Amino acid sequence: MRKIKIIDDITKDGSVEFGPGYEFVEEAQEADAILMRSTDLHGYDLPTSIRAIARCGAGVNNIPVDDYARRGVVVFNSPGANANAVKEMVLCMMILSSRGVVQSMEWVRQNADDPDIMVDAEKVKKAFVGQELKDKRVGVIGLGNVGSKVANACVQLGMDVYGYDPFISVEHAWELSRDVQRVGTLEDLCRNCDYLTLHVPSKADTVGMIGADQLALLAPGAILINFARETIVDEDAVSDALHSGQLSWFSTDFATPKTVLMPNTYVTTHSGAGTSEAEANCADMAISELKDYLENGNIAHSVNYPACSMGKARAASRIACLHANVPNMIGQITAILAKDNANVQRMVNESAGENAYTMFDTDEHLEQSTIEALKQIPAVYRVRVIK
Ligand SMILES: NC(=O)c1ccc[n+]([C@@H]2O[C@H](COP(=O)([O-])OP(=O)(O)OC[C@H]3O[C@@H](n4cnc5c(N)ncnc54)[C@H](O)[C@@H]3O)[C@@H](O)[C@H]2O)c1
Ligand SMILES: O=C(O)[C@H](O)COP(=O)(O)O
Repeated sequence: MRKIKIIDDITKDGSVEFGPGYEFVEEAQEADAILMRSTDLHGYDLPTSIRAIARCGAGVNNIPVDDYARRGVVVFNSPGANANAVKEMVLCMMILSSRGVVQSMEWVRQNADDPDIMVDAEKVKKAFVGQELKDKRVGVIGLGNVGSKVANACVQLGMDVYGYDPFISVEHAWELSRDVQRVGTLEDLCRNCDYLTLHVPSKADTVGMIGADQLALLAPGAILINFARETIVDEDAVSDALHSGQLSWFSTDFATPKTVLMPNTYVTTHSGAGTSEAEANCADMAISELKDYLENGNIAHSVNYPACSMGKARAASRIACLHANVPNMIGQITAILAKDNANVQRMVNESAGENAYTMFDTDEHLEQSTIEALKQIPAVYRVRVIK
């Protein structure tokens, strides 16, 4: 029986199904893998029993992925599984930030006991007049799963759409409407935008990427939408821009001690992915990634190890080595297998950045001494006997 520790509420009704051969455990020390969402694992005492972590969602800045890679722990996420939910929420916040919808509804509630409310509503409505999205210039930073959908939707709304993503994938470039105009620098993207929406992961080159200099380039009274991460914006600069009127509105999904005090700001409860569909999509993807890794050693959608698949484990034995991406690893591994006279049916080796993965099927089970010898190779982080 494989054991799973669940951290966070994966779905609203709590339903999470792994199927036969799996059980949920309370203590992480007893678990083979973790299924989680947004809990911060920096500083978490990760038990050595854990071989894999699947994050239901996109952002992995809450997980020390490089450190875990060096401990032989594969971290997965579920790219794209919640992107439609975020796109819809961003469009909603663009409209709410442009029109006095919330203020108008608040006025109605506050005046519920007014016997002439129909007449008075007509008199007051000019206070809630806003602007349309059509023909406005919007800048989209990050054209991945969420950003590409947001950009395409903005095109459909008749906006003048500009996109900035120096690392755009071929897949997302193909998905992008031809009407999205690609821009080569962050500064050119920001220049004269009426709306700026952020869809990049939180990492060294994106933390604080929207500060005073970028905000000053926007059209006066611009609207800023941040459903990426709180770290992407310099909160003091955003607050200053709201006070000066350079920004007319700020919508953010992150309730920080500073955003909750900002004027003309809508703050939501990190709810961009908060739909039953997105929760189910993320859980399904994360669970199938974990099962394929635990049962077959295959890796799909990992953020710290390369993709690698040899299909179902059908040979007598399947072994996986997680190791550093350094020269002569295959030579060292095959030399140890040769000593055991092991016949390798199939072998794959993949690398991504600093980490690599070697998996092989053999006709017979390996001697325990062979497994121990593999573990002793310098730069091997973990050896798994999958079968
Ligand atoms: N509010 C929410 O509930 C919610 C939900 C999903 C995602 N998110 C956040 O949004 C981020 C994006 O999600 P996604 O699913 O689109 O991820 P993604 O990985 O599909 O897309 C991210 C894009 O950002 C681009 N990028 C990376 N560095 C960049 C840089 N310096 N400048 C410009 N572009 C850069 C990448 O090339 C990629 O195309 C996530 O990392 C997460 O932090 C938030
Ligand atoms: O990165 C993500 O996918 C989002 O921020 C969603 O986070 P959540 O799973 O905690 O809602």
